[in-house]
Amino acid sequence: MMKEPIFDVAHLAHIEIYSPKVEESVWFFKEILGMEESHRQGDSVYMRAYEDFYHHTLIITKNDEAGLGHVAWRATSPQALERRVREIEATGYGIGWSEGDVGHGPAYQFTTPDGHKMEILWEVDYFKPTEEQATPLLSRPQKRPRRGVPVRRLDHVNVLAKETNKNVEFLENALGFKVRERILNDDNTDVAAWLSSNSLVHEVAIMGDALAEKGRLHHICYWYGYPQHLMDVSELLVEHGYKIEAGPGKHGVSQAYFLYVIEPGGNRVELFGDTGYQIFDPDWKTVEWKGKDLEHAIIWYGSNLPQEFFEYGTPVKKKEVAPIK
Ligand SMILES: O=C/C=C/C=C(\O)C(=O)O
Ligand SMILES: [Fe+2]
Repeated sequence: MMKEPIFDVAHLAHIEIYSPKVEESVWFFKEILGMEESHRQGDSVYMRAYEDFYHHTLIITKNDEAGLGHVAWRATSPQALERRVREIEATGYGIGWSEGDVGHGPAYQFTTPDGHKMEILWEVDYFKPTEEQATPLLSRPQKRPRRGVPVRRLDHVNVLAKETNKNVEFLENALGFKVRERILNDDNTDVAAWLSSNSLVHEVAIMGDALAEKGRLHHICYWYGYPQHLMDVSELLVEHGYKIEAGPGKHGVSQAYFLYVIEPGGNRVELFGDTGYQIFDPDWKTVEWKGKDLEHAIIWYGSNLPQEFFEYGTPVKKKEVAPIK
């Protein structure tokens, strides 16, 4: 008998990243990626892309090292929120309720088994355009900005984990995420898994941390939907001295047409240059990449990812080099 799918998590609401260079990070997201600044409070700057409907989708908070602040999920209803809180509490990874923050109401905070801080909420504030920002395209929250190559919306978060499977199972059991694609070791443990609770192929990916660290961030991703924009933004990035780590290219896993760049604070940002594929089947069979299929898993076309891609995450940790015997 099929286990009833859980549709209590609607989507990824926002991500907080830590930056030791907040103003340079804000400049990058604002002037190169065309994002808007929604609010400043304490050590944090709140931002959104022009087709993000909520008050913000990105929080950049001052910290002495780069890394993941927290990930916020929006429930599909107040009732769904209550159900998920009960499930999360039962796992022992619950922290408790916060009154919320600017832009959203009460949020239940928890961590993954690896220690990634997360929260789940229902009440959100919607972005309201100024008269100048208002657009006659009624399905769009505001005019497309004239700055840089504007990203359209937040897409996903990719986190590193010391024990991949434990974190994957937590997201499946406590939050109802479904594993859409996974890369497997020969012993069938997860190298990495891509999960979603909606029609996107993934809103969260969990990748094994090559440095065996806990709770690190691999990347955040914003979505363009147009391949050409990866070429356009590459021009800006190179001309302004930013380091493109990899791409443009296409992953086999998730079919993402990708570009990876390191933002000034040190966090990796992925830019998703096409529409990707959608999943509507409530009984989707997880795509499993292993053995000879691995040839196409990471790179469908484009140059290979550098070794750094598999080791660099934030906070930055040095790879333990085995002492020369
Ligand atoms: O092994 C690397 C694959 C990374 C995939 C993504 O970043 C993605 O699917 O968004
Ligand atoms: Fe990604």
